[in-house]
Amino acid sequence: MPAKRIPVIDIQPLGGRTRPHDETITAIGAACREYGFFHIIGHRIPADLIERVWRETKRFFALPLDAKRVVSRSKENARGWYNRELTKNARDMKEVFDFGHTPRPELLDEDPANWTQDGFNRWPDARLCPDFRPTMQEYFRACERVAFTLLEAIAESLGVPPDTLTHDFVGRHTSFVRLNYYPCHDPLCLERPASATGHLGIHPHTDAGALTVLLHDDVSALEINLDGQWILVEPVTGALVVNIGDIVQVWSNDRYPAPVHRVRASTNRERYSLPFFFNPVYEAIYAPLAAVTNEQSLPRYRPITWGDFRWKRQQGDYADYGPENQISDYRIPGVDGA
Ligand SMILES: O=C(O)CCC(=O)C(=O)O
Ligand SMILES: [Fe+2]
Repeated sequence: MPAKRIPVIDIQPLGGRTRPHDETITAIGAACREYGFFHIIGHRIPADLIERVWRETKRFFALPLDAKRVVSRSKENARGWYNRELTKNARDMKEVFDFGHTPRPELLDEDPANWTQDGFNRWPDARLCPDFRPTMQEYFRACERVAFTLLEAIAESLGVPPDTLTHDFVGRHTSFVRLNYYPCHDPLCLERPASATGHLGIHPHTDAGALTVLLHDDVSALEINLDGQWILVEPVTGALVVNIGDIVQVWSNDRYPAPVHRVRASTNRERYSLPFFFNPVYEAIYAPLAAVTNEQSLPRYRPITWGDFRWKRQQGDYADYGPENQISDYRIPGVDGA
């Protein structure tokens, strides 16, 4: 049997109101139901911007350790550089750098108006990498545009008006971009014993937010779990990878399950990837949409406040404080799927 491949969807027709638009929505709905993952082409992010993003990403991780350490993430500030990330309490073999939405870009990053529950952005010394910050901010805005378009399409595929879901993202959304660097030789790997699954770039997980727009290089390492089998996501030139997260699973009342995925550790080539996590405002409360529930399909989740969920998850990613909180903790007992 040939290996399953996730679909490639051209999203260029989105935004128009013609038939190809409807076909694109149908294709996105089917991909969310069957895989939770799809490649997108026609995303309109210029190839030149993507090239600059790669250049700056590699330049950043190649900086001396001390230059990265000054922008280290802390318990209070989740933004910045980190090399001890935990997924399900197991240390992932990678380095990361996170930066997020800035509510007031005209003010300083550390201005109280830009201080969020996750912290505030911190950037490496501009003398060492002058183009890093402007390039990353430009890329953030490009991903934001794609993510809004996709979420509108997902809403339509669920039979609700396009702005039903994006409503909680306008203004102070809490999305962030993560730069992932998976080295081949991890100097810390002897510090902690391998978990039961062995060393991995990222341990199996679902993404907590609404959806993720992922730029990855040509090293195949991302795997998704489909019906108990790990399927490798083969990179498609010029495409971005999209996956839905826990919030879409809840809105859709399990019609679109958030896919479990993991990243294999790099063995002979280092790997880089940049997920953009599209997350709502902290105050957003999400629950199964009325349009997808009825007497035969009762809501399977109680309402969840994004800020609470994110806070608990972020603490668990930073250090091992016991079992990580999961979307399944919010299932209503006794309703199908619980
Ligand atoms: O590196 C990748 O391909 C995926 C990264 C990922 O799943 C994550 O950061 O949540
Ligand atoms: Fe992920």
